[in-house]
Amino acid sequence: MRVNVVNHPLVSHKLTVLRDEHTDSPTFRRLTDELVTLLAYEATREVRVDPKPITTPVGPTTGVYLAQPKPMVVPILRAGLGMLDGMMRLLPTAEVGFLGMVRNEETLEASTYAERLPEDLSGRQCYVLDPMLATGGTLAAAIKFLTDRGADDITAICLLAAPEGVDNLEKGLAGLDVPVTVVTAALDQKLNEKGYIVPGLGDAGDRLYGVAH
Ligand SMILES: O=P(O)(O)OC[C@H]1O[C@H](OP(=O)(O)OP(=O)(O)O)[C@H](O)[C@@H]1O
Ligand SMILES: O=c1cc[nH]c(=O)[nH]1
Ligand SMILES: [Mg+2]
Repeated sequence: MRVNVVNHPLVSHKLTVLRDEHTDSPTFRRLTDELVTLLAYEATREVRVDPKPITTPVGPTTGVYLAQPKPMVVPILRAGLGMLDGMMRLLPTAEVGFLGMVRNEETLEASTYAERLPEDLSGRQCYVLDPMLATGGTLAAAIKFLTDRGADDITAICLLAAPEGVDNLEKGLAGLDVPVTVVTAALDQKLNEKGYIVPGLGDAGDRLYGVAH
């Protein structure tokens, strides 16, 4: 598994405003959107392309088009939905599949409550969107779901990751014969006793959409 912490002053600036407890929901949603587009630029460095002969007004040349099958973008509901528009701005011809997952706040176990994805993902590059990689349980389950259906290349885009979650994910994926890359805006200090990322940004879903319960 590769972890790419995107080091860019604009990313750091936007992330600082995002983390601030005084940032309201409309601003939080806008910054999430802007950050994802910046992270997506890094995350799609190895998106598959095929050669494409074209003719410009001046003459023929060969460029590239995105390869078939199209990449699959998979936001993890609820919080990952806040990352979808920013991703699709960069990859407008991708397809989108949805996974609804929630972490039990007592046990920190992730469970899946909804899915809308093709049965067969053979040969597909998948881009998983989830702002928080905390214990790593949610992302590990999402990756397993996608690779069980045949996805052969996974990139997860997260706003924040905890070192414990990265370690757990690496252990959880041991033996998986599919390349996995995590692209994140920051690798934070640790998890607290409630499984929240420190310093983090709090509950990403609640900050995007309001308190869920
Ligand atoms: O790495 P983990 O320890 O599994 O935690 C991370 C998950 O927790 C949050 O979702 P949450 O369960 O709060 O659902 P929500 O998006 O509906 O708020 C977050 O968006 C991740 O999906
Ligand atoms: O810090 C955290 C951990 C899990 N989920 C969140 O939304 N925030
Ligand atoms: Mg939440």
